[in-house]
Amino acid sequence: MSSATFSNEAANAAAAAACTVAEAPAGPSPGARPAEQEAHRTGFPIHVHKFGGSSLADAGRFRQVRALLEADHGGRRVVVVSAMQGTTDALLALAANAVHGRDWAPAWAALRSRHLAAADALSTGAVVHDALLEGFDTLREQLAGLSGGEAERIEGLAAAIQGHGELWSSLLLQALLGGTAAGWERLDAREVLVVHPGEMGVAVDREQSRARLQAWLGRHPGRDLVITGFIARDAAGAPTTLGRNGSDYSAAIFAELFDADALTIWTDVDGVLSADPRLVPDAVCLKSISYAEACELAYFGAKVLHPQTLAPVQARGIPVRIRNTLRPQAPGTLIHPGRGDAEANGHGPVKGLSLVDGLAVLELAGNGLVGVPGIAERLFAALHRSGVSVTMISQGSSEHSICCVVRADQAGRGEAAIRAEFSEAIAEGQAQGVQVTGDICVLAAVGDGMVGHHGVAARLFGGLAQARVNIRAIAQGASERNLSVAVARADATRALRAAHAAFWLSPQTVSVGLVGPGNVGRTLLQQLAEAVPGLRARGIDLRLRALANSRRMVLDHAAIAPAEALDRLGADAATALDLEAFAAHVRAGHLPHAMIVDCSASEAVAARYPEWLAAGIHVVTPNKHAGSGEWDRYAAIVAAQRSGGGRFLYEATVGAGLPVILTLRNLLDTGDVLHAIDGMLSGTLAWLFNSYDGSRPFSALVREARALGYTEPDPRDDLSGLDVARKLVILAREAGRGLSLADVEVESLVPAELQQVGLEEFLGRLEELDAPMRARLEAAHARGCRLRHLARLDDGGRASVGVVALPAEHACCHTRLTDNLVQFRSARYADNPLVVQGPGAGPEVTAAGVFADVLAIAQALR
Ligand SMILES: NC(=O)C1=CN([C@@H]2O[C@H](COP(=O)(O)OP(=O)(O)OC[C@H]3O[C@@H](n4cnc5c(N)ncnc54)[C@H](O)[C@@H]3O)[C@@H](O)[C@H]2O)C=CC1
Ligand SMILES: N[C@@H](CC=O)C(=O)O
Repeated sequence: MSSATFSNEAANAAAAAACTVAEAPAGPSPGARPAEQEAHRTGFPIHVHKFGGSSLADAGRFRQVRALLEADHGGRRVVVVSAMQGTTDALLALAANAVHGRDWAPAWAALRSRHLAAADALSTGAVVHDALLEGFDTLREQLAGLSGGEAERIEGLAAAIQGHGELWSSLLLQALLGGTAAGWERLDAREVLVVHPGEMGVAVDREQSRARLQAWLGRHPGRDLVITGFIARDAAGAPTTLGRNGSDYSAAIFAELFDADALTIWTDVDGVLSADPRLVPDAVCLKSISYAEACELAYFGAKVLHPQTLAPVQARGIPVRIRNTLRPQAPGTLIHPGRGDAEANGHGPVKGLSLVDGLAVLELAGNGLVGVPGIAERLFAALHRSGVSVTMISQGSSEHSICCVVRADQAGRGEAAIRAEFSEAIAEGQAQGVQVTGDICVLAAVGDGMVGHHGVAARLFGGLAQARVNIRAIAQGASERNLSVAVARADATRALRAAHAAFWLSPQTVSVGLVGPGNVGRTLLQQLAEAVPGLRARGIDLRLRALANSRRMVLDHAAIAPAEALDRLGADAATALDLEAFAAHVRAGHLPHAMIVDCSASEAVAARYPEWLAAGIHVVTPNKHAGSGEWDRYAAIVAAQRSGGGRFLYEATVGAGLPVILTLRNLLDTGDVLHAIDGMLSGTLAWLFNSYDGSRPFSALVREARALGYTEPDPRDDLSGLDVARKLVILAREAGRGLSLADVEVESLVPAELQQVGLEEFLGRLEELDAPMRARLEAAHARGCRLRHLARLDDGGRASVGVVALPAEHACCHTRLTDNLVQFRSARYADNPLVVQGPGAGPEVTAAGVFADVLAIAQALR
């Protein structure tokens, strides 16, 4: 069946659905550019819109498209459509099944039902319904014709079959917009668009197409048009397509043929992003990019636009905007004819990063290549002859080797071609042969603003180095618009994320995981909630992305608001605690740095520090287990830091927020020699003995200290002297002494019978402490003394912890509340000790001490 003209909606619909190529009357002869070629120039601005399959997925999306088009009512609207989402794939599958004699009828029926249902839902009327039925009948006949027959005929049928989707979607949309009665014409692109296979893909016969379009427009008076994307005719008039994603290309061709003022490509993303958001969660939408930048990004893997798409609009300087059908309020990305502005997107010279997968490196090396003219010419000619496309080229100035990156599936062919070309040189030992490295990806940084901008390569390579990515080959053309590196496939995502972080994020961006939101951890969350916005303004971007208590954890790719973190941990989305998964999540490759803040008192968590530090994760903690626990683990922590791993800061383990460890470090780092450390190292015991005057039972005070958050999770750790012994060991080790807990003489206030019972039972039997403590207090008072808990590390390495009765005038008897008092006696501070004094326990001061360590690490990051 064929139709000569499309004078009304019914004829238009029926002819299109029949999937034949309509014969339009011959237009003006090619070559000239006659005046009537501008006949489409109505005086109104011409705006070409292209809607992809995702924008036309169902009836609801069609209505959205109508709303978008109704909002653009100032000029002539030329709307190029793809098939409804999934239709082209379904048609290809139908054709494949038919060719292979498999049953295609159920899938055909499903596709038919889907389109008829959309037509019903859109109330497009009987004419469209009948046209769809006819179109599907035609499709059925074509599918039947695919089984058996000559290859050429099958090929022709297959091309016709692929294009049905656009015919159907254009039919639905034109009807939804009101049809010809409302001024909406419908053009089957196969009537006007003439293409032929070109050296670089499908090429358009512009003169013929333009002439056909003028003729068609002369016969169709409506102002606005719906045009089928993807499909065209060949020079002989047979149906063909523009290749996958050809609808964008169709839209650009029609924008050129109409000499449009603008082309908008509506899709399901906000625009061109700085990187693939599936790989880089922090990818940002670019406000504007130049044609050249878009081409580079498209070529190197950005999925939004095919580079070919831009050629027709580029020829006329027509601006293109990529917009999201689902979020039309978003401005999208403008692709413009000018030069890319380095600051247009507020992120410096690099506009985008792209990644091409499935590549291999081919390398020809040999002493005989040095200084010999024509090697490159021969190598690339050999690849050309064997049909291998080259993605990237790199040669060092020594000329000892030359390498290029090609598609992995062409690498074998390329290798054989080069071997054959250089067989003599290889046989004579002048060339070492051809080396093929598979599983390669190419990462490219793209931006017009890179031209003449120093430091771009340094940032890229610095980011990759930090992520421990090895670079296999590098290429930058003299245009300086594209800097490409070949990396192993296994490193590719990490490389992309690291590069993105290097260009788009502050170097002080830290992925933070918090373990243990108890007294201290919860308070730290409050402090973070207040401080994070101000810190971000200073470039310190602390992103809390993981939180765990002893049972559950919540992980989020974005930042968790600290104020909401506890609720998130209590919510259904939280999962069972898995410290391995927790650490892997915190060490997200798309953020430059990772840190775990351990506010638990857990030995099991501390046991992870060496592996976390070795993996480059910084660790900050008030948990004393690692600093005072088994020596081998402590040594592993020190070694991991020294060998370039993460940093380990634990100031809050001694004296809470007081600068005790820092003071000791400063003494030692500046060459002082430590003699002794003594004083009060327990906030709980300081508070207990400051408060205990006999008026209230000791047990009641212990309960109060616990409620105030001064004690360890198990107060026996304080009362037994173990907590202070741990602090003494931490300080001794910091001073280079190999002390362990077993070396500390400890006096315990916990009766032997309460040492092994459970925590709840211990708390229930606290009163058993009262009588012995009262006896001790009275004995001290009788001597005019006060009870104080003291720790001492002397010059000979002896360490001891216990309660002593001190004369009232002793400095330790002039402390208040939870005050710690730490005295350092050293070569410089021999006569009079250096004293650090102040509150040594409590969630506020401890969390602040932890926070200060977090900031000390973040501030030092580059
Ligand atoms: N409270 C204070 O004044 C000071 C406390 N510290 C230290 O701070 C740390 C926290 O103390 P608090 O907040 O008072 O304790 P807490 O008992 O109130 O909180 C501990 C938190 O750690 C979590 N946790 C326990 N085991 C865990 C595991 N295996 N995995 C994951 N999470 C686990 C718990 O669920 C809880 O959220 C302790 O190491 C303590 O020694 C240090 C200086 C002062
Ligand atoms: N429980 C400890 C808390 C700080 O380490 C103390 O009281 O000092």
